[in-house]
Amino acid sequence: MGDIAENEGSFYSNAEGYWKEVPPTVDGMLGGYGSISSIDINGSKAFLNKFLGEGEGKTGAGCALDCGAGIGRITKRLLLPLFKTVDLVDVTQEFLDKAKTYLGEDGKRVGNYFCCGLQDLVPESGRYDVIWIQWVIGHLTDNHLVEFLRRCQSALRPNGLIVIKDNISYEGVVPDEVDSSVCRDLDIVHSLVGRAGLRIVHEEQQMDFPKEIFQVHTLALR
Ligand SMILES: C[S@@+](CC[C@H](N)C(=O)[O-])C[C@H]1O[C@@H](n2cnc3c(N)ncnc32)[C@H](O)[C@@H]1O
Repeated sequence: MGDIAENEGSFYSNAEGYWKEVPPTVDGMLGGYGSISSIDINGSKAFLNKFLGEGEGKTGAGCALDCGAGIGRITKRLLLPLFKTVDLVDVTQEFLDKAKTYLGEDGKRVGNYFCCGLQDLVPESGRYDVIWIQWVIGHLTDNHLVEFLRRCQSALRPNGLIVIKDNISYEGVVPDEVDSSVCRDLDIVHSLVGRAGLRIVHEEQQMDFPKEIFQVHTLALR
């Protein structure tokens, strides 16, 4: 990420410019792969359900934060059905505006819509049972990702969980000049998570995605 660190300003402003032009639809959120949304959500549900429930050490169902939420695709089908309250954060105001209608009646249980880059977000201390970060870490520089994850840890309730679900490259850092992001390999992601002082409590690869896209891994951290 050496080059990007030197051009950090344009790395972020180019991404903002890219997302402003994307239609506020499920297809827009998934770069044309709207058809995989159900497989994605079902995989996430099975993953998260390993941690939720009653009893010692279980993660609570009070409040979740959807990071890089877009129009709220994940909030609508994964988080609002499982948590009492959900907060959304995204850098694109148009997506959050769309979320207000897209989420429908259950959208009344959204606590906050934060229009903010994750690199600038300071989530409220001790507020969240789950912080869900999907398909957005590639928009943060290494240092910003590490610092953001540290702030997320402070924002967890007891037995809370941070989940990263994202594209993973086979080797090294693969830049995407179109949306101004990077895709990192698993070793790099592991090392950034470690730098943030977080422990990986569970990890899975999402199955049944199209062969031509990056592999997607889900990591539970605390
Ligand atoms: C690929 S979409 C994924 C949306 C959502 N997570 C999903 O899976 O449906 C990436 C989202 O990240 C947002 N985004 C890009 N850079 C960001 C940043 N630095 N901070 C917060 N959100 C960002 C975009 O506006 C867009 O909504």
